[in-house]
Amino acid sequence: MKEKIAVIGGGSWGTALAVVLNNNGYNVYLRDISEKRVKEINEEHVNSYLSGIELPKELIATTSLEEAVKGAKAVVVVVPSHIVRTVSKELKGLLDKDTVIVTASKGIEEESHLRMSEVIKEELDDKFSDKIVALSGPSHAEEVILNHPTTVVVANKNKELAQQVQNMFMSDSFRVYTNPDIIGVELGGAVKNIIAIAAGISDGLDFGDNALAALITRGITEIKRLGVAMGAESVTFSGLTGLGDLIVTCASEHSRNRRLGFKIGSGKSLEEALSEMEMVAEGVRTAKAVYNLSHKLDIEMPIVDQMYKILFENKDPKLVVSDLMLRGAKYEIESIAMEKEW
Ligand SMILES: NC(=O)c1ccc[n+]([C@@H]2O[C@H](COP(=O)([O-])OP(=O)(O)OC[C@H]3O[C@@H](n4cnc5c(N)ncnc54)[C@H](O)[C@@H]3O)[C@@H](O)[C@H]2O)c1
Ligand SMILES: O=P(O)(O)OC[C@H](O)CO
Repeated sequence: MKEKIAVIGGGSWGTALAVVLNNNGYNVYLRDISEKRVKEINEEHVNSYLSGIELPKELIATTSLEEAVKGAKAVVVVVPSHIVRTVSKELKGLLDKDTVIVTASKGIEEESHLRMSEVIKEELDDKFSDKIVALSGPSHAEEVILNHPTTVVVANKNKELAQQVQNMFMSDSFRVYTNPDIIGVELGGAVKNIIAIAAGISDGLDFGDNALAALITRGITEIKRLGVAMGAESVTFSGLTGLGDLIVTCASEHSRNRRLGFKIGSGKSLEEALSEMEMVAEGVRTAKAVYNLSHKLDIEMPIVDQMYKILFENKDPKLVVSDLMLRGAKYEIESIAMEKEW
């Protein structure tokens, strides 16, 4: 008999992950709060967020959380990050004691500044504390659903647990690595969304490729600085969930965060840009969380600072450029200068 897995959140990413799991031989239940989405998946076998691509007929969508998770060997949480706490509260008491929880949402909670695995851990019973695995990496749903080659990472300090989740998702088009550094994996996937909005703004202003490369390389420097201060391994940010995810989100036509930035760079206000977005652009809320967190920890994040000002203080994106370019002169890589007493 097929083992059951529940995916919570039937948006573009939840649906793509559900299809990966279905193709790997699991009995997949996809829970979404939207009756319209559940109906189109069950009756038309499509998700309108994914350009009408045909979904496997075996995929079962439901609005009932209880029906989705009952008896499931694993529960994959893929709702927008600001909804993860609500879903986790609802999951409490519904899970079998051996259930593994996978978080595939990318964000930092606005008020608490917690990562998604920490939010889930706070809400579930203690017996699940060590059973939460993060899945992240450069992976647009629009390409995963077409079986285009994709690589991701699953992270938990328990190697066997990470490998269990690796085996669950691994396929010939979806390659899964493991990493014990869950802090780095989650932070890389969340903070890159802010830089992707900046990349979209830059493209909206028609600044070209030099500016994009600058945002990617200086962006990863900022992400790493914050990550290391929060206990992550520096080298994780050179991997799939750091540089890899930053590149894809800053450059891809599929990126929701880049798309939102492009609208703002083309002269729209945040409200106008958001009203034109169907799917979630996580970088907006994450910008607020990371701006406050970096100031609390005294971590220098100039791109994040300027993004906060554009998004929440109505600063003109054109004025941001000179403020970034004319900051005090710096070393490129401070650790080299220090090491060489330069
Ligand atoms: N889209 C991608 O390619 C992609 C890739 C990797 C990671 N992610 C991350 O995955 C998360 C989800 O993104 P998405 O693009 O799928 O979002 P989306 O906007 O496409 O869909 C979100 C879905 O969540 C549903 N939802 C809302 N509240 C719910 C609840 N309480 N229970 C169940 N479902 C609920 C909505 O009805 C909607 O269908 C985000 O954190 C995003 O950063 C997305
Ligand atoms: O489309 P975005 O900008 O939400 O990014 C989606 C994924 O995080 C890409 O890996």
